[in-house]
Formats: sequence, structure tokens, C-alpha cells
Amino acid sequence: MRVIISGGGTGGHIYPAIAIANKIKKENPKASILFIGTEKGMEKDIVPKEGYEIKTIKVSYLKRKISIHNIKSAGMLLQGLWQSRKIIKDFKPDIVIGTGGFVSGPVLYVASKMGIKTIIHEQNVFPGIANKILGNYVDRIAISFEEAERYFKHKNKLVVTGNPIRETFLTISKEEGKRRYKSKTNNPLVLVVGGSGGSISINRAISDLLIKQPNIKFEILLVTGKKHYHQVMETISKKQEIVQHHTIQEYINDMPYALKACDLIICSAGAITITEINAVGKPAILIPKAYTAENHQEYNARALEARGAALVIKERDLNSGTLLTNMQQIFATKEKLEAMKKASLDASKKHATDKIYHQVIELINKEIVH
Ligand SMILES: CC(=O)N[C@H]1[C@@H](OP(=O)(O)OP(=O)(O)OC[C@H]2O[C@@H](n3ccc(=O)[nH]c3=O)[C@H](O)[C@@H]2O)O[C@H](CO)[C@@H](O)[C@@H]1O
Repeated sequence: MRVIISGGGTGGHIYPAIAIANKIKKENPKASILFIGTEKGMEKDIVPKEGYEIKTIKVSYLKRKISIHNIKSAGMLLQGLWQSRKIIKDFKPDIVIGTGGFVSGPVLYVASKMGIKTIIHEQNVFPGIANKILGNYVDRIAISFEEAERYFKHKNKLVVTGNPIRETFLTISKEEGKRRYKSKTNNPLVLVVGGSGGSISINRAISDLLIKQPNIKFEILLVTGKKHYHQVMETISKKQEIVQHHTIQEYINDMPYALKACDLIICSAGAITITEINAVGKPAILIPKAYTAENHQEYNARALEARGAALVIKERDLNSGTLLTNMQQIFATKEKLEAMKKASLDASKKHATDKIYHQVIELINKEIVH
């Protein structure tokens, strides 16, 4: 079985691709899997760390107005189409899978035009631009929410699968998580992370809180995002007590362990992060990124709030005070905490990876090999 997977830019497109690849590899140990991404996307780092080969192509996005940028982008797009064709011709895949992000556009388009089986996966209620266009060409469209159906013209291609996440989230225990993420204190461990790229507003609010109260009754594991790490450390390093009692990292490669180890997560409201939180049944404080397309992160966050699994703070209301009040509210009583954990677990949609895998097998018409 030969498979090309393309998706990238940010973690929200890359980790679902990894989850699908892991499943294919588990069921078909001899499968050959190749990723296609770009030099600039996070996939260039993440994919090899997860044990897969990646080739890169040139891609750029188009702006709405006529501009020099668009002329350059059109040139790059042609190059990207040509590079995709060459990689696909050489690799001879049975199927090409797309998980969104600009890079998946040329790869899936070329594959479909070459008559190769194709499937895309959309993580959000509001589809990204690459998937919206690709929906016209690919054989199958896997969506995570029924509400996404109306954005695709070809209803016969649609299948609702949910969001695939790495299996480790489901297989490791809290103790295993705690062994990797050892506590420095006896306080509840709070993982703070602004999605795969980090969030300036979350970093600012938590740094401010730690500067004001370094001995706060919570232990913070702050993941700043690679771009923002130095800025945060510059602000925080003036207070030694902060690094004694709390941990600050730029990025976490073993998120299943960190998420299992923590007692609460404070994060932005990306679709994959939310799926992971629910899979492990953690309470959350969600801070939707305000500028996302169609405000989809707030939509994600409000759905969990309505189920009692999360509290939501809008970015414009976020500061050290609102953050601390919400944290204290969750830990006010054991009953409250337990109810949130249960609601989070109840919101979990399972078996997405299996469902996508079955679609893949059906498309290439092979027996499932156990
Ligand atoms: C600003 C924006 O438009 N963000 C979108 C992007 O978010 P983003 O790329 O941040 O994606 P998500 O929050 O959904 O997922 C982040 C992924 O990165 C992993 N991770 C994160 C930090 C870290 O240090 N280590 C690590 O492994 C998480 O475990 C998760 O698997 O894609 C999501 C899925 O399409 C969308 O819902 C988000 O709205």
C-alpha cells in the first residue's frame, strides 16, 4: 500500500495527518507513506520527528486584491503543481490524502487529475479555502462536524468522521504523563498553550499573573509557541521564583503526556486541541483566537461551554485577573471539577481515525489487513 499525505502550515492540519498515517502503518506495517509539505510550514520539523519522510514543494496563497504578491504566488503555484506531479509520478501512490492547509491544494488537485484516488479531511465547521476548492475534484470528503456539509457542493462525496487524533492520547495513563512531566510543587498542574503557534494574548495574561503572584496555588506549564519564547522569557526571567515553581517551554513534542499529566488546560480553541482535551476528559478554559475565519474558534469554544466542559474567556476580556478568577472557579469544589471532567469526556467523539481509515481502504478497494 502506497500513500501520500499532504497537509500543513500549522499543527491543526499536521497532527490529524500523523494520526491517519499511524493508523495506516499499524494496520499495514509494510505500507509506504510519504508526506508532502512546504519548507516553511511546521510539518518540516514535526513529520520527521514522528518518523515519516517528507518532500517539500513551493506554495503560496493568493490575496484578494491584484498585487505583485499575487503574480509571484501564481508563479509559485505553477511550480508547486509541477513539483507535485513529479513527486506523485515517481512515488506511484494508491491514494493521496489531504488534511488542509495551502500545500494540500496543488498536491490533491494534481492527484485527482492524474486519476489517483483522493480523500480530504476537514477539521473545522467552517472549511478552509484549500478544502473548499478541492471538494470539487477529490473522490471523498471526510468532515468532522455535520454543520460543515453545507459548504460542499458534492453531497454524495461527504462522510462525517470526526477529527482524528494520535492514539497515544487514549493509551497512556495519567501516571505515565506525570512521570514525564514531574511536578515541582503539590499544586494542581495547569497546562497553558495557545495552539501550535502559541498565542500572544495568552502568554501575556499568564506571564502577568505569574509576575504578580509567583507563589500562586497552581503550578503552570506554559508552552509559549516557538516564535514567542524569547519575548516571554525576557519578561519572566526577572523573577527567579517563577522558574523555580513553574515551567516554560517553547514547544512540546509529546503533547499526549503533557495533557494527561495536567489537571486543567488553558488554551486557544483550535479543533484538534479540543478533540484531544475531550479524549482525555480534562476541564478547560478556552480563549478563542479572535481573528480566525468566520470566528470558528469561538464557535468551537461555545459548544464545549454549553455542555459544561469548559469556561470561555474572549481575548478582549483576557487578563491576569479574569484568568485567575476562572481557574479558581473550576477548583472551587471537587464536585465542580469532577462534573467538568465528565462533561469533557462525554463530549468526546471517538473512532474518527478508524472511520477515515475505512474510507481509505474502501477507496483503494483493498482488504483490511490485520
Ligand atoms: C489561528 C488558526 O486559524 N488556528 C487553526 C489551526 O490551529 P492550530 O494549528 O493551533 O491547531 P489546533 O489547536 O487545532 O491543534 C494544535 C495541535 O498541535 C499540537 N501541539 C500544540 C502545541 C505544542 O507545543 N505541541 C503540540 O503538539 C496539539 O496537541 C494539537 O494536536 O488549525 C485548527 C484545525 O484546523 C483550527 O481549528 C484553528 O482555528
